[in-house]
Amino acid sequence: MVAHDNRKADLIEWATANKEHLAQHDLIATGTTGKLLEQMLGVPVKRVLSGPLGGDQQLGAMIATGDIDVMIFFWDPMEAQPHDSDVKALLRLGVAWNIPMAMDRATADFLMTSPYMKSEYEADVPDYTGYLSRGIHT
Ligand SMILES: O=C(CO)COP(=O)(O)O
Repeated sequence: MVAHDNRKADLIEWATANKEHLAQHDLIATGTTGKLLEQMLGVPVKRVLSGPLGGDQQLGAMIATGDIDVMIFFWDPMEAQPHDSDVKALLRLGVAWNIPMAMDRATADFLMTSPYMKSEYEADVPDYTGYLSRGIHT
């Protein structure tokens, strides 16, 4: 879970409304977002570095190694970030590795009500690694 500063309030509000469901998952977040989520939800959140300090890159690496299944990333559509290149890289890896990503509340609500979010669903998911597996990159 990640949110830029202008969208942290939105993410916290959404996460609070979905607290019980979220608590069933292992949560991981960039530094500041994770600290806020932990305080507001009272559930453990594993934290990587703050986004501008490398946190987005850490999450991207975890997507590539299969350690993140779903991403909720409320990024700011109104303000450029000093680490825009990291943001883009993170979103790119999410698509490359075919993980569901919600970037607004409407999509986050869709995701939370999807069978994809149920633990038993995983057994039926084919080993899909996106177009990476069909190209020359191994
Ligand atoms: O900048 C971020 C994502 O690009 C988020 O970082 P913080 O959660 O530390 O604010």
